[in-house]
Amino acid sequence: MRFDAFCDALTRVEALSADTDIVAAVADLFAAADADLPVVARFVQGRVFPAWDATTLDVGPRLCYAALARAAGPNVSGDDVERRVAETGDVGDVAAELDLGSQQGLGAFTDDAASALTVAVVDEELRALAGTAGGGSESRKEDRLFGLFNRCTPDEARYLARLVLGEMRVGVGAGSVRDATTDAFEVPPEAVEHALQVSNDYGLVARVARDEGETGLRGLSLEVGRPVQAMLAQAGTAEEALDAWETVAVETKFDGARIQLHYSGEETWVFSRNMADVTDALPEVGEFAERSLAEPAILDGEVVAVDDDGAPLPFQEVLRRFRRKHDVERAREEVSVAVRLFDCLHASGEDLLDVPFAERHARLEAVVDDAEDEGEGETVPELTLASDLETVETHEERALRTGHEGIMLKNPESTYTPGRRGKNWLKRKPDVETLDLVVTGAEWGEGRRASFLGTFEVSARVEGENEGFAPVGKVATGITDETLADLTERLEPLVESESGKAVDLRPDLVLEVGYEEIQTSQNYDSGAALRFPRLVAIREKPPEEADTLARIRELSRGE
Ligand SMILES: Nc1ncnc2c1ncn2[C@@H]1O[C@H](COP(=O)(O)OP(=O)(O)OP(=O)(O)O)[C@@H](O)[C@H]1O
Repeated sequence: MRFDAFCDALTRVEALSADTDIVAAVADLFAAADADLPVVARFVQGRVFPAWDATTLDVGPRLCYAALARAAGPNVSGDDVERRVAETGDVGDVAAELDLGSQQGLGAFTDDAASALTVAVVDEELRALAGTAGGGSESRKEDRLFGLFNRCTPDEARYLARLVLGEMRVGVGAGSVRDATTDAFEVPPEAVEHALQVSNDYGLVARVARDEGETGLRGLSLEVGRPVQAMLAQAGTAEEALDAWETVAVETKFDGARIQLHYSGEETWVFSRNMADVTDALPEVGEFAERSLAEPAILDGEVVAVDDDGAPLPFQEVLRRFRRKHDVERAREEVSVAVRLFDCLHASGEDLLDVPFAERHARLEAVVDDAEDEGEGETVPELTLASDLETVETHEERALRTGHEGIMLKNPESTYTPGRRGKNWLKRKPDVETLDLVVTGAEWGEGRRASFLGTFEVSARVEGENEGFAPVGKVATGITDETLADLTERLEPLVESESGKAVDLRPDLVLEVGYEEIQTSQNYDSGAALRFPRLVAIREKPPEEADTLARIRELSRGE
């Protein structure tokens, strides 16, 4: 498919507002996509890689602006582009206004420079760009991007710029792609849903729906080595759980970081909650798998930091291990981690997502032989089946006394629903509620802290018509230099524009924020402000899972 035809379709979709019209337009696009269907199904959502693949392009706004400026000629600089984006708020509009394409030099000439771009070529180039690593990779990335922009029509530049910066925002979410797949290829929605849950790949599912129909979709299964979205929990109480299910499975809630452990019998992979491959950062988990797993499996769990007696240490300690790329052995000496497993999604070739939780737990116990790991505490936590409040409370007291965060209450009959924050898993923590908010701005520090970003503007997610992020407070105090350095490293690539000391940031990093109370505020458009917001932790979750403004309003009303 030609890239300009794809961009024309995006322009049409962008002009629509009713969900049904959007789905119909995306279905038409899918029907016309031919061999490029998998790529089109991803691009339309602003993705280059399948949802299970945590690879990123790693193109920050500055690099993109510099590439655009080069393609626009000597009279335009990266700073000019940045200024225009700050004025208009949309890199796509700015890219479309520039007079691109007549530039020569490195990257400008390819054999087919004069011919039209295709979706396949854009995909190939972006993948090659993502694979660029090592010394000088920034400038090689810029060259590639310049090469692409230099061949773009204005509309192509608009959508390419948005795609590389993760700001596609044409109104096509995962739900529209799912429905468009169902409609375009006349397959049952349940079959599409199943296929998406096990594969996490909208491109693959669209192609299988078209080429192999319902049978093909039902035939898709989990694959060891390909991560699944984690099932999520809601806050809840023991009373609620007992009312809903009669018998409640109670487990300790561990204060660590979520992992998904894949073991093929020979090889181990460990994925984070965001499906990033963290195998190398956590060698203990691989060693555990080789030592203690009886069969190939996909298991869900948590890594926790433990002291020498196996007692839990605070969550922050795990984070120090989690993202580590270098000096893993040294980090391991400083903080050791232990594995806790609470679910079994797949064992010996059999998918268990549709099997009730109590049975999955029994399978988990059969898969894990943790006799050798006693020193580190129990790997598979004890599951209490409770049908009265007292039994739940006894488990809860014991969990809190032994230094854990709280308890999880699970419906023993429930299936595993990847990516869903359903009512079948409830979490109960005694602490005051914290909020997961997205960092949307910051200020450069002063004096000793001049090289650090600080004073973080944190925003809640806004759903519906005004979709986006609304600031609700500024987190400024009580952050250690080490954390500031970490935050600065993560936030710098997200800088979209600067004015004086203040920077605007692409909404990407999520912080867990504590506060004293929620006030109504004239200062913020959101109408809500957190009193004494403080940083509790950096969260490893995507901004789409941050707390919403609606939730904050509920909390302020005491709900
Ligand atoms: N026994 C357990 N069963 C399920 N999840 C557990 C368990 N122990 C700890 N957890 C952790 O609790 C989380 C469940 O809460 P939720 O789905 O809301 O995720 P979260 O947003 O990361 O929340 P939180 O801040 O409460 O950890 C899981 O993601 C997992 O990391």
